[in-house]
Amino acid sequence: MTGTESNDAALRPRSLTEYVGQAKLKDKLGVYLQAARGRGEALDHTLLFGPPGLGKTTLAHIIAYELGVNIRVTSGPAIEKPGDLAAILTNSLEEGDVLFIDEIHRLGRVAEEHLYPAMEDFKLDIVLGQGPAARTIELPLPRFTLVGATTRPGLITAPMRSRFGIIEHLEYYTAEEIAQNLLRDARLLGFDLDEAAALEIGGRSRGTMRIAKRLLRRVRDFTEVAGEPCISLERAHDALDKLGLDSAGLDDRDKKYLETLIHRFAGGPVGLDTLATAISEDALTLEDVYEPFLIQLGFIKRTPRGRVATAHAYDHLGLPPGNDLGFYVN
Ligand SMILES: Nc1ncnc2c1ncn2[C@@H]1O[C@H](COP(=O)(O)OP(=O)(O)OP(=O)(O)O)[C@@H](O)[C@H]1O
Ligand SMILES: [Mg+2]
Repeated sequence: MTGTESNDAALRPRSLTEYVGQAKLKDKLGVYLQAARGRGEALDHTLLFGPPGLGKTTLAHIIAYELGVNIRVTSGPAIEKPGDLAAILTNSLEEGDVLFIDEIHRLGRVAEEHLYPAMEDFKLDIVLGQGPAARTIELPLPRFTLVGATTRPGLITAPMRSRFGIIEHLEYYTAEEIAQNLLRDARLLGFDLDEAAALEIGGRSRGTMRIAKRLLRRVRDFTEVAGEPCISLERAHDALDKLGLDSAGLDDRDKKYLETLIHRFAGGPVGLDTLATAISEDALTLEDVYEPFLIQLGFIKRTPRGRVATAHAYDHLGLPPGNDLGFYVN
């Protein structure tokens, strides 16, 4: 384990109270957890979705911690065959435990179908032998809680989705929420972080905890190398500029996205694939990583005819409003 990883593990919130932000989600989840504990039952299967780095994995661990049960961690791509699923479900999973399946949208089709009765009736159908002699035996399972996480809720099949009793969406964090968490990290790691500096980093982190934590580490590097005892607003400013992040937290790749959309395609509408090719990225990355935040900022819109840049985007880039620039329009 590297230093960064061990630091990260130490900083990861363990309980719901330590988990910053996501107020609505926390309120509801707090009730469901309390009710499940009160009844001495497993929590209903829970699906968490939202962009990368917002805290889905962290929340899955918190759920297990709050329930006082063990968590088994696996991921969609790791479960290809029904046998993989059987191995996980029948080994070491105890009554009430949490089974966390990350990237659950990447579960193999056959494995997924075997998961249905496991989720619903807590049993697993296992086929023994082959051909006409094959027979199915039913294996009872402990009542467990499946927690699934995905960045791509649209790829979860309807039958899968319908088997989750709790479906929750994680939101981007405000600069204040991020700052609160960064100040806590700084306190735990024993270095000085100015409140204004924490807010500055929070405002440029795309609303994403993981990015904020990474930026804090970089800003800390700049501060220490400059021989300063405290991370000041000025130093944070300076370091973030050096990292190529603008006032809204857009990095070079976001800016390339917007500039291509505006200059090359006259602000759209343009199809996702065309845009992806123009900026040499794959369409999935655009859709999952870049666009949610640009949409959140109100810089782009997804329309049936394609992506469109909004007046806010022109404004942010210091361009006159409108769709009529068309520098490179063919
Ligand atoms: N609400 C929160 N409060 C405090 N720390 C958080 C919160 N959410 C996330 N973090 C921290 O941010 C980092 C990223 O969180 P996590 O790995 O849970 O994100 P994720 O949603 O699972 O991302 P991915 O989709 O990439 O798997 C972790 O270091 C985690 O401890
Ligand atoms: Mg995760």
